[in-house]
Amino acid sequence: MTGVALVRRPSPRLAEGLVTHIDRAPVDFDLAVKQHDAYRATLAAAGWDVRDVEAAEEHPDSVFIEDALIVCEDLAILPRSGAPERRGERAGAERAARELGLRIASIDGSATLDGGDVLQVGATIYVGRGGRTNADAIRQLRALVAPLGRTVVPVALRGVLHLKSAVTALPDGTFVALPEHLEPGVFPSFRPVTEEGGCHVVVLGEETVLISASAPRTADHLTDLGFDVHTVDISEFEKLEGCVTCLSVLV
Ligand SMILES: NC(=O)NCCC[C@H](N)C(=O)O
Repeated sequence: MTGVALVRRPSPRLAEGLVTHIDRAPVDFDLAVKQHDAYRATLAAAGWDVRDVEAAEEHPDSVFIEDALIVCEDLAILPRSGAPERRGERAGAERAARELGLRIASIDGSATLDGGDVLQVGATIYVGRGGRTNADAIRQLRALVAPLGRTVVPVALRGVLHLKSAVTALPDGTFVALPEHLEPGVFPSFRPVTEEGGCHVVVLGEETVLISASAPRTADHLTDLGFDVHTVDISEFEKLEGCVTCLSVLV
């Protein structure tokens, strides 16, 4: 199930990245670069063809490439970020999508959407309705993916940046979540986790996941359930409300 993994090098202005729900903490840029290298290496070791989206040095949050590009089959959807400071990240993401030969669509007008609010599981696309994503964008997304046979399921969020800050799916299609941030009753069922970093997994293969080193109990639990679990330390990105999912787009 491997393919291309798009990543984007951290901007030297990384420490100026946005923080919304947590207090600002100093970011060690050199450590962030090393952590990003280790993250890339983990994707490559799992068989992914890691490719760089052109860097956007003037955009502190550009390393969080997931927010600037959504890929559904052969369709690339370019979101219009809910953070005006991040809208300039889209141009480079569009060029990367074109280089991959993807069809291009975009979220436009007054609609706002961050890729971190989009969780694709089989034929369902869950979309977080929170601070970054509005109803207009959910309508536009629904129209764009309907021809691909996808159903959009909106989820109201509470007290969290993005949908994928609170829930992601394991390779078996079950969910790991911090339920207190999610509208109740939307997900068919989920495995509640106690560590914040435990609800963010990147699915690297049919039984392989990548998870933050900040969630050791969840990593042990998933290993005990028979998953092949890789951990990476992304502490410098977590200080900016980033998580393992937002550092790549798996195509
Ligand atoms: N998908 C994600 O979880 N993205 C994290 C974005 C963090 C960035 N500091 C932001 O506030 O936009």
